[in-house]
Amino acid sequence: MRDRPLHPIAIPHWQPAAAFRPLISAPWWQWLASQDSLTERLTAAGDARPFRVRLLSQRLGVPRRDEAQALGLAPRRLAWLREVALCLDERPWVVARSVAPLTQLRGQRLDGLGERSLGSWLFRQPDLERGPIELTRRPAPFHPGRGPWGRRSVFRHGDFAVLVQEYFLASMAEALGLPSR
Ligand SMILES: C=C(O[C@@H]1C=C(C(=O)O)C=C[C@H]1O)C(=O)O
Repeated sequence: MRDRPLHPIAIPHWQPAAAFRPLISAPWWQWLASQDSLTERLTAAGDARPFRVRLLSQRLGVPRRDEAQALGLAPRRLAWLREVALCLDERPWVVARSVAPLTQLRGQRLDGLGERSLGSWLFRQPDLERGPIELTRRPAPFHPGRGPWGRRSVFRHGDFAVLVQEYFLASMAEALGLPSR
């Protein structure tokens, strides 16, 4: 038997969304492929449930290797790291980790976001561009919640770039009656 390369389980394995398409049910595809604000979609889907961003962590740190690669950042460079749970009725439906290179952070007051949604700020930027969406079946490496899919894409506005990684949890599928994948 040939040796297979070893992938530590905690490192997400990202693929272009199209590569996973045959495995994705139509309702999940709507969630994964959408280009607009997830904050707004969740708020709408949650119906009367109150939406809240729960801040898990916000700090300077070294991005993971796959994150640095996605941003075209040299290894071991410090970046702004933010981890949140997007909650409906205090239950996490999505957990997200965002990574922004420091060199492009000048002038951006992201530290002040607190429990306001990053999306509510991002989608107000008129020149916002979103890179291709990639997917993983691996769970969030920073949170115990489990779910069917994770997705990521890079947002750019002027010199500012941020990699947003969003992991959809089983609790969301359950609450909305979505299929398992
Ligand atoms: C990028 C968006 O913002 C959401 C809010 C986040 C935050 O506040 O840290 C992180 C990821 C997103 O799911 C969005 O609404 O699409």
